[in-house]
Amino acid sequence: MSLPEKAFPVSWDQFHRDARALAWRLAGINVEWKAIVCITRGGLVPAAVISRELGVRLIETVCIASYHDYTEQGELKVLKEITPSLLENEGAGVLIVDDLTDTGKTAAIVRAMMPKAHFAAIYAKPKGRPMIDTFVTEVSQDTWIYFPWDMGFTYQKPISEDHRG
Ligand SMILES: O=P(O)(O)OC[C@H]1O[C@H](OP(=O)(O)OP(=O)(O)O)[C@H](O)[C@@H]1O
Ligand code: HPA
Ligand SMILES: [Mg+2]
Repeated sequence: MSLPEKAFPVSWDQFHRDARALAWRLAGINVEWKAIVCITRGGLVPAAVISRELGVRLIETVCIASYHDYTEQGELKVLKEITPSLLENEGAGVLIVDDLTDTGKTAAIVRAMMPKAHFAAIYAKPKGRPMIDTFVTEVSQDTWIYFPWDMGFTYQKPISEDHRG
Protein backbone atom coordinates (compact mmCIF):
# COMPACT_ATOMS: atom_id res chain seq x y z
CA MET A 1 0.00 0.00 0.00
CA SER A 2 1.49 3.40 -0.97
CA LEU A 3 0.53 6.38 1.16
CA PRO A 4 0.28 9.79 -0.53
CA GLU A 5 2.97 12.15 0.71
CA LYS A 6 0.80 14.86 2.23
CA ALA A 7 -2.15 14.65 4.59
CA PHE A 8 -5.14 17.01 4.54
CA PRO A 9 -7.28 16.23 7.59
CA VAL A 10 -10.78 17.72 7.61
CA SER A 11 -12.83 18.20 10.79
CA TRP A 12 -16.64 18.08 10.90
CA ASP A 13 -16.71 21.86 11.37
CA GLN A 14 -14.51 22.45 8.37
CA PHE A 15 -16.49 19.99 6.25
CA HIS A 16 -19.75 21.70 7.17
CA ARG A 17 -18.29 25.12 6.29
CA ASP A 18 -16.92 23.84 2.98
CA ALA A 19 -20.23 22.15 2.11
CA ARG A 20 -22.00 25.47 2.83
CA ALA A 21 -19.45 27.30 0.67
CA LEU A 22 -20.25 24.88 -2.16
CA ALA A 23 -23.99 25.54 -1.64
CA TRP A 24 -23.34 29.32 -1.92
CA ARG A 25 -21.57 28.77 -5.25
CA LEU A 26 -24.37 26.56 -6.53
CA ALA A 27 -27.02 29.07 -5.42
CA GLY A 28 -25.24 31.63 -7.59
CA ILE A 29 -25.81 29.52 -10.70
CA ASN A 30 -29.54 30.18 -10.45
CA VAL A 31 -30.85 26.85 -11.69
CA GLU A 32 -33.95 25.31 -10.18
CA TRP A 33 -32.54 21.87 -9.39
CA LYS A 34 -34.90 18.97 -10.17
CA ALA A 35 -33.04 16.62 -7.85
CA ILE A 36 -29.72 15.86 -6.22
CA VAL A 37 -27.99 12.64 -7.17
CA CYS A 38 -25.34 11.82 -4.58
CA ILE A 39 -22.55 9.36 -5.17
CA THR A 40 -22.43 7.02 -2.19
CA ARG A 41 -21.06 6.79 0.21
CA GLY A 42 -18.95 9.95 0.43
CA GLY A 43 -21.50 12.12 -1.40
CA LEU A 44 -24.22 11.42 1.18
CA VAL A 45 -22.71 13.83 3.71
CA PRO A 46 -22.39 16.96 1.53
CA ALA A 47 -25.73 16.12 -0.11
CA ALA A 48 -27.47 16.42 3.29
CA VAL A 49 -26.03 19.92 3.80
CA ILE A 50 -26.51 21.12 0.23
CA SER A 51 -30.09 19.82 -0.08
CA ARG A 52 -30.95 21.73 3.11
CA GLU A 53 -29.31 24.96 1.92
CA LEU A 54 -30.79 24.85 -1.61
CA GLY A 55 -34.22 23.52 -0.57
CA VAL A 56 -33.99 20.41 -2.77
CA ARG A 57 -36.03 17.55 -1.37
CA LEU A 58 -35.72 14.93 -4.10
CA ILE A 59 -32.52 13.01 -3.35
CA GLU A 60 -31.34 10.01 -5.35
CA THR A 61 -28.24 7.85 -4.99
CA VAL A 62 -25.87 6.25 -7.44
CA CYS A 63 -23.82 3.64 -5.61
CA ILE A 64 -20.23 3.24 -6.76
CA ALA A 65 -17.30 1.60 -5.00
CA SER A 66 -13.68 1.68 -6.10
CA TYR A 67 -11.19 2.32 -3.28
CA HIS A 68 -10.27 -0.79 -1.35
CA ASP A 69 -7.47 -1.26 1.15
CA TYR A 70 -7.49 2.41 2.11
CA THR A 71 -5.73 4.34 -0.72
CA GLU A 72 -5.64 1.77 -3.53
CA GLN A 73 -8.21 2.20 -6.31
CA GLY A 74 -9.54 -1.01 -7.83
CA GLU A 75 -12.10 -1.70 -10.53
CA LEU A 76 -15.07 0.66 -10.31
CA LYS A 77 -18.34 -1.12 -9.57
CA VAL A 78 -21.77 0.44 -10.04
CA LEU A 79 -23.81 -1.22 -7.30
CA LYS A 80 -27.02 0.78 -7.93
CA GLU A 81 -28.04 2.84 -10.97
CA ILE A 82 -29.99 6.12 -11.12
CA THR A 83 -33.77 6.02 -11.43
CA PRO A 84 -34.67 6.32 -15.18
CA SER A 85 -36.87 9.42 -14.77
CA LEU A 86 -33.79 11.51 -13.81
CA LEU A 87 -31.86 10.31 -16.85
CA GLU A 88 -34.39 11.97 -19.18
CA ASN A 89 -33.02 14.87 -21.23
CA GLU A 90 -29.48 13.68 -20.37
CA GLY A 91 -29.88 14.72 -16.74
CA ALA A 92 -30.47 18.44 -17.41
CA GLY A 93 -31.38 20.20 -14.15
CA VAL A 94 -29.90 17.45 -11.97
CA LEU A 95 -27.18 18.24 -9.44
CA ILE A 96 -24.62 15.49 -8.87
CA VAL A 97 -22.82 15.72 -5.50
CA ASP A 98 -19.70 13.94 -4.26
CA ASP A 99 -17.22 14.59 -1.46
CA LEU A 100 -14.22 14.78 -3.81
CA THR A 101 -12.82 13.97 -7.20
CA ASP A 102 -9.36 12.40 -7.27
CA THR A 103 -8.44 10.61 -10.53
CA GLY A 104 -11.80 11.67 -12.02
CA LYS A 105 -12.78 8.05 -12.82
CA THR A 106 -15.88 8.04 -10.59
CA ALA A 107 -16.97 11.42 -11.97
CA ALA A 108 -16.46 10.19 -15.56
CA ILE A 109 -18.78 7.21 -15.01
CA VAL A 110 -21.59 9.32 -13.52
CA ARG A 111 -21.13 12.09 -16.11
CA ALA A 112 -21.59 9.52 -18.87
CA MET A 113 -24.97 8.61 -17.33
CA MET A 114 -26.14 12.29 -17.28
CA PRO A 115 -24.01 14.46 -19.60
CA LYS A 116 -26.14 17.60 -19.02
CA ALA A 117 -26.18 17.38 -15.21
CA HIS A 118 -24.10 19.76 -13.06
CA PHE A 119 -21.32 18.02 -11.12
CA ALA A 120 -20.28 19.49 -7.75
CA ALA A 121 -17.71 18.21 -5.26
CA ILE A 122 -16.26 19.79 -2.13
CA TYR A 123 -12.62 18.96 -2.91
CA ALA A 124 -10.76 18.34 -6.16
CA LYS A 125 -7.35 17.05 -7.16
CA PRO A 126 -5.82 18.18 -10.47
CA LYS A 127 -6.53 14.96 -12.43
CA GLY A 128 -10.23 14.97 -11.54
CA ARG A 129 -10.83 18.69 -11.77
CA PRO A 130 -11.63 18.83 -15.53
CA MET A 131 -14.38 16.23 -14.95
CA ILE A 132 -16.44 18.43 -12.61
CA ASP A 133 -18.18 21.83 -12.80
CA THR A 134 -17.98 23.33 -9.29
CA PHE A 135 -15.78 22.66 -6.26
CA VAL A 136 -14.49 24.60 -3.23
CA THR A 137 -10.85 23.63 -2.54
CA GLU A 138 -8.15 22.06 -4.68
CA VAL A 139 -5.38 19.93 -3.12
CA SER A 140 -2.36 18.47 -4.89
CA GLN A 141 -2.49 14.99 -6.40
CA ASP A 142 -0.02 13.65 -3.80
CA THR A 143 -2.33 14.65 -0.92
CA TRP A 144 -4.73 12.30 0.85
CA ILE A 145 -7.86 13.93 2.25
CA TYR A 146 -8.88 12.48 5.63
CA PHE A 147 -12.63 12.87 6.15
CA PRO A 148 -14.06 13.22 9.67
CA TRP A 149 -16.22 10.08 9.35
CA ASP A 150 -13.05 8.01 8.77
CA MET A 151 -11.11 9.47 11.69
CA GLY A 152 -10.53 9.02 15.41
CA PHE A 153 -8.27 10.80 17.89
CA THR A 154 -4.68 9.51 17.86
CA TYR A 155 -1.29 10.72 19.09
CA GLN A 156 0.52 12.99 16.58
CA LYS A 157 4.31 12.91 16.31
CA PRO A 158 5.93 16.38 16.43
CA ILE A 159 6.61 17.65 12.89
CA SER A 160 10.35 17.89 13.68
CA GLU A 161 10.53 14.11 14.25
CA ASP A 162 9.13 13.43 10.78
CA HIS A 163 11.91 15.49 9.23
CA ARG A 164 14.82 13.81 11.02
CA GLY A 165 16.99 12.06 8.50
O1 LIG B 1 -11.89 10.45 -8.63
P1 LIG B 1 -11.73 9.04 -8.18
O2 LIG B 1 -10.29 8.58 -8.21
O3 LIG B 1 -12.62 8.06 -8.89
O4 LIG B 1 -12.08 8.99 -6.62
C1 LIG B 1 -13.11 9.72 -6.02
C2 LIG B 1 -14.10 8.80 -5.36
O5 LIG B 1 -13.44 7.95 -4.40
C3 LIG B 1 -14.13 7.99 -3.16
O6 LIG B 1 -15.18 7.06 -3.14
P2 LIG B 1 -14.95 5.48 -2.86
O7 LIG B 1 -15.00 4.75 -4.16
O8 LIG B 1 -13.73 5.29 -2.03
O9 LIG B 1 -16.22 5.04 -2.06
P3 LIG B 1 -16.93 5.71 -0.79
O10 LIG B 1 -17.51 7.02 -1.26
O11 LIG B 1 -17.98 4.71 -0.43
O12 LIG B 1 -15.91 5.90 0.28
C4 LIG B 1 -14.71 9.39 -3.13
O13 LIG B 1 -15.84 9.45 -2.27
C5 LIG B 1 -15.11 9.63 -4.57
O14 LIG B 1 -16.41 9.14 -4.83
O1 HPA C 1 -7.93 11.73 -0.89
C1 HPA C 1 -8.87 10.95 -0.65
N1 HPA C 1 -9.44 10.85 0.60
C2 HPA C 1 -10.46 10.01 0.90
N2 HPA C 1 -11.03 9.20 0.00
C3 HPA C 1 -10.53 9.25 -1.26
N3 HPA C 1 -10.91 8.55 -2.35
C4 HPA C 1 -10.13 8.93 -3.35
N4 HPA C 1 -9.23 9.86 -2.96
C5 HPA C 1 -9.46 10.09 -1.63
MG1 LIG D 1 -17.21 8.00 -3.12
